[in-house]
Parts: sequence; structure tokens; C-alpha cells
Amino acid sequence: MNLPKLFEDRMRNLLGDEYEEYLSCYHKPHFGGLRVNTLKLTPEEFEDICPFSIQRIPWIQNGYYYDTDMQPAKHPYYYAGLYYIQEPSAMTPASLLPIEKGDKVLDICAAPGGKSTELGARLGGEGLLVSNDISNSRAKALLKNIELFGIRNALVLSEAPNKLYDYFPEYFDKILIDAPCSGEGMFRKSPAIMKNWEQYGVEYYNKLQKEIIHFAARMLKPGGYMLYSTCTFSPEENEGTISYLLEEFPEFRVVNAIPDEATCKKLNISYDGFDYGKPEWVNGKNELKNCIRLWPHRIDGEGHFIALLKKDGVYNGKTTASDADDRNIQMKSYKQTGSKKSDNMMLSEEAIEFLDDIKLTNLMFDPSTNPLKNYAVHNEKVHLMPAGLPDIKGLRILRQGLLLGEMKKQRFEPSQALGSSLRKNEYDKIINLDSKDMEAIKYLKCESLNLNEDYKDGWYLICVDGYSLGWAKLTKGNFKNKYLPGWRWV
Ligand SMILES: C[S@@+](CC[C@H](N)C(=O)[O-])C[C@H]1O[C@@H](n2cnc3c(N)ncnc32)[C@H](O)[C@@H]1O
Repeated sequence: MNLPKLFEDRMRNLLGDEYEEYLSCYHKPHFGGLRVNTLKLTPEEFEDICPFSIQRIPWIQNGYYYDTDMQPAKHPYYYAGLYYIQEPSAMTPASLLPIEKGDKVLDICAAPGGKSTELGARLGGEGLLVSNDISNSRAKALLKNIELFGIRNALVLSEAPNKLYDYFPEYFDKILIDAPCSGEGMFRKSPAIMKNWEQYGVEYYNKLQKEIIHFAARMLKPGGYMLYSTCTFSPEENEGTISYLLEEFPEFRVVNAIPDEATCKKLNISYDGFDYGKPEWVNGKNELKNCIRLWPHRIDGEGHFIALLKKDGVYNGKTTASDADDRNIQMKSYKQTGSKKSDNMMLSEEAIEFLDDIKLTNLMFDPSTNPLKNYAVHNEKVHLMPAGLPDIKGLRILRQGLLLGEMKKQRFEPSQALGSSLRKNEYDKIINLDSKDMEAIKYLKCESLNLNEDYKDGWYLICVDGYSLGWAKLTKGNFKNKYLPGWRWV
């Protein structure tokens, strides 16, 4: 591997005696990782059905190495959203952000969704996940992954951080910043990134990172947690960015994200090989030692930098200014929900009939009230809205909540997103295929279906080994494959 000379010099300087060991990693094969979607199944359930050979990643409860001769993206389980394929060290940031059910969480640089899908899974359908990426084309890939994972309480946006701040001042309980970076940790896996590094250099990314972290800091509630991560090694982009934050916002401090020994033992996880931040590399504060560094010569992964930050203040208290702001936002959203009632009058009979058959568990709304109140109709598309959403008019929105379906000439077509999100106990008309049955792959290729049994006309949820893939419609004995063509198996 021909590493840029400047990069080699910098790394030799940083790593000293460890440099040769670090260099030897470039001769090792890279590690394939997959992370189980705990919205759909537990890691134990996955281990029971997993068709490939896998091995637990020591520090990720739902993460596994897979044998790189395998192609887990070419299996019906991938299309059922049972896992996300992700480099093992890249699983670490989302695993260390202390998410609690009901939190309002922002993932500000989210595409294509490697971290957002885990944050959404950990929210378990409660609270709100705002997944944002400034690149509209990348945000489309993010939306697909959110939908494939069956996340129902997400708002997917494509905006610049300063614009987000106008709408969400001190709004979020937790924020993840997986910052754009020079990608030094990716050189081994994707050598093409070296060209980018030579073209832009670390300064270019550091400027971007400071801008992003500045606005993210202002969107976090007092008492909230923010996690900053990169897949690069340069001190400027890591301890340097955090030093900048600590100077600009003295209410932040760096906290140790690694759980104590007893917790690790209980959860059967181990952080062996993890290294800490290096304040001396940027002449920074001692607390930078609480940052985390993953090196490819110390763990089985490509490497990462992580800093968990806490903002001083009363968390979820009732007296701070930010809570008052939050209450205003809640009131706005309440009014907005009220006004949706008139839209709901536009639901067709068929839409109401269809939606009546859906028994969504993990409701995002108060089940004691009329659930139809939480549906919104825009341009014939019916959405289930996340609770407590502020007025977001004027933002570039790719999705608000769960797209349930579309009314076409008064008829109702359920969406792929709804199909992907349903569990088999949430809908009665199920056709369950075996994952080894070629019919499952034919379905995913959008080919016509050959199903022998007698079924009544209507919409059927096609499942594989009990996990939903999407829809098929039976009309007068003919099955029409309704799998979303843009998602089809190629
Ligand atoms: C490291 S990638 C994120 C990867 C993602 N978190 C994941 O796990 O799949 C960084 C992302 O930041 C986005 N980005 C770059 N500048 C940004 C900005 N100013 N605001 C928000 N996102 C930005 C890029 O489009 C890119 O998708």
C-alpha cells in the first residue's frame, strides 16, 4: 500500500514505537461486520437463525464479525432489515451514546444511516429520532435504511446545521455528530480515500467539524449528552475539535463513555485494546484523556475516535430556560396536530378500512385517544406522525414519521415502509416463505409469484421466516408483486 508520505511522517511522529505495528495492519485482511436490528429480533434470536458463520464483536452487544467469503447483503434476511452491514469500529459511537426510550435524538451527519439505524433501534419506537445529512442524495440512502429497519419515529432531513439550529434550539436530549473527516482510518479498506486526503487535507475537514459541533452544541438541552466521532486519526480533527468546543462552550465536559467493570461483566462486553485521548497532541485540557481512540493494531477493526460530552444543567428539570423553550415547541406541535384533523377527513373509506386492520404495537401516540388524530395526509400520502414534533415548515424534509401508504383514486396502497416496519403480530394476512425457498428471492426481484394455497382477495404481507419483506395484492386469484422496485434484489 502506497501511503502518502506526509501521512506516514505524521503517523510515525504520533505513534513512535507503535508505528511499525500500526503499519503491519495494512497487510492484514479487513474485518466484515454486521449489527443486528434489535427492533426486529434479539441477538440471541439472530444467532439461532443466522445462516453464516459469525463471531461476537467483544464490545458490541449486537455486533458480529462475519466470514468475508460470505455475502450477507445477498440474503433475504438483509432485505427483511434484520441487520446492517457495518465496519466493527464504526459500531462503537452509537453504542456509547446513552440513549433512553422517549429521548429526542439528533444524528446530524447521518447518511447513509449506519449510526441512525442503531439509535432508532435503541429508542424502540418511543421518542423522536431526527436524522439529518446535508447531502440530499446521501439522505435518500439514509431514508431507505431507516425504512428498511422499520423505524417509525424518525424525521429525515437534509439541512445545514445552522438552519437546524433555528428550529431546534436546546431541543435534543442526545446528539450524535459522526463528522465528515479526512478518513485516515479508511485507507486500508478503501485506498481511494487517500486521494481525497491529499486533495483536501485535515484543515479542510477541521473547519467543517468546528462549524457542525458549534451548532450541535447549541441544539443540546442542558444536562444532555453529545457524542462526537470520526474515522480519522489526526489530532486536529479529534482532540483539536473537542478542545475548540471546550473553549467556545465552557458548559461542556468530556466524560468517560466506557462502562465500569461490573457493567461490562453483566453485559458480557469487553473494551480490551481501547486507547484514550491524547491532550498532549493538541496542547489541550487534561479531560481530553476521557476521549476514546480505537487503533487498528489494537482491536479487530479499522479505527475510530470518540468523545462523549455532557452539557451542564438540570436534565429534564422544569425550571431552566431551555425547558421553557421546549414547552413552547410542544405547544406548537399540539396545535399542529389539532389542525391535521381536517386532513384526516380526506382519508378514503378503503384507507380507513385498511388502517383499521393494522395493529401497531409500540404506538407513538396515546392509545387512549383516537389514533386517526395522528395521521396526516399530504399530497394523497398518509403518514403516521411522531409525537411532539415542532413546526418544521421551511426545512428540507425527506420523511416525517412513518409513510403508511398512498391514496390512489380513493383506493389505498400500503407503502413499502409500512410493510418493512410491520411485525407478524401486527397484521393478519401473512404469507410466510422459507428463506431457502426460491420464491422469497423471486419476490425480492419483483418477479411474479407462484403461490398454491387458496387465499381471499386483498393485501398480503410477505414474510421470510416470520420477518416482513413487503406487500403483494391478490385480485381475482392473481397475485401482484408490490415489492418496491427501487429496493429490488439485483
Ligand atoms: C462520516 S459520514 C456519516 C456516516 C454516517 N453517520 C453513518 O454511520 O452511516 C459524514 C456525513 O456528513 C455529511 N456532512 C458533511 N458536511 C455536513 C454538514 N455541514 N452538515 C451535516 N452533514 C454534513 C456528509 O454528507 C456525510 O454523509
